[in-house]
Amino acid sequence: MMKVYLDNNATTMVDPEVKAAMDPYFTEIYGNPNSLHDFGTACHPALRKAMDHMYEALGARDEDDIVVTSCATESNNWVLKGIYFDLIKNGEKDHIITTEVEHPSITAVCRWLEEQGVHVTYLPVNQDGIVEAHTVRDFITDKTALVSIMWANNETGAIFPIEQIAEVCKEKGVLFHTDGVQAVGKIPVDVIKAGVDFMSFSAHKFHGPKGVGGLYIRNGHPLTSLLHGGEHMGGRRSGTLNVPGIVGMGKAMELATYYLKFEEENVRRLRDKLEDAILELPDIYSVGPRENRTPNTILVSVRGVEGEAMLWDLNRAGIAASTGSACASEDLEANPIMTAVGADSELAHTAVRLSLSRFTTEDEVDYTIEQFKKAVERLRSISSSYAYMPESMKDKQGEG
Ligand SMILES: Cc1ncc(COP(=O)(O)O)c(CNc2co[nH]c2=O)c1O
Repeated sequence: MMKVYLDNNATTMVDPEVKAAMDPYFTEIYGNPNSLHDFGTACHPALRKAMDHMYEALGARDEDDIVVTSCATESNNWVLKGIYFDLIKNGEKDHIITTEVEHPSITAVCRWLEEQGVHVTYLPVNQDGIVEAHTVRDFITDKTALVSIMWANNETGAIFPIEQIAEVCKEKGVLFHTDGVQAVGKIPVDVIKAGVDFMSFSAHKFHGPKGVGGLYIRNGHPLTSLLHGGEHMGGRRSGTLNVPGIVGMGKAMELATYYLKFEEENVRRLRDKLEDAILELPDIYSVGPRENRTPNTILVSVRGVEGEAMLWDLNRAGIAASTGSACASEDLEANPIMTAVGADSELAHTAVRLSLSRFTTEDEVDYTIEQFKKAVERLRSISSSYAYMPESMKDKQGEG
């Protein structure tokens, strides 16, 4: 049995080159970077090199800030709560715009902000899973403090029109944050060309280590800190620096830029091969047009088969996939993304996400195709809600 990892949107393997870059900073160069002695200052060149890689990879300028955080969840919390403190609690604004399909580290914070009295607009997505810029424009008011819309969706891979949304926000004088977690390392990300004011990212999504991420801040825009208690990161984010993590994230960013063409061509080719084969089966639907999707992501619905059931059958075959359907007690919840793109209730329970990486091989895709088809056939044969009727029989049924 092969072991095939196809849940790269959840987390990725650390690239061996990244691990090699990190290794010295655990047992050889391990001083506290804030210490004045040689043990502390020995890591400074590596930290500077890592930050240079991040600035270069994201297209950031010297006047911009890139602040290292523990993860994108922290970065997302920081932007939303910082804007709340600066522009709403202590300012004249009272409104935030986001979408219905953001990661919980956006939507849960927005729900908390609503408890503090903030008005939050959750924009619906169209059937392709994105929000269009003109829709954003329609909901901006003179009380809007921030627009926060993801660059690419973690379930569907759908890519949002970030440049156009940024133009609308600039025209209206509203700050714009994008959760770039599923974009960095998969598609070209240039924060200046995009026009964003803030962007969150996370190393473990592009073959870096878990537990380290960052927030890009245009022109070093003031933002009340989430963590106080030290002059780290220019006083913007306190806490002893995660030296191996930062070195790893910098190396991962460097490699992500190097492999972007590989992602666009090789990973996309394998993804399309897998998706084409799966779509040969009857009553299976993929979400979102491929040309506007990250090159590694497939979200398919298998009519008549619970997403969780597919997950476990694939897992037994050694294949790691994912589904957005959260288990709630004994009931499976529908995948909110499927509901958001208009899937009916039955179909919304059947989503399976497959997300490849630059380490996915042709043999792994061929094996997955074989096992996916077996799983669908087996599960449909015992499904109480699915009765496949070949086209020929449908015609006969019509004859009464
Ligand atoms: C769009 C997006 N934003 C934020 C996060 C949180 O990042 P972290 O705090 O650095 O882990 C994730 C993680 N997404 C997923 C985690 O598991 N399955 C996923 O799709 C994400 O996909």
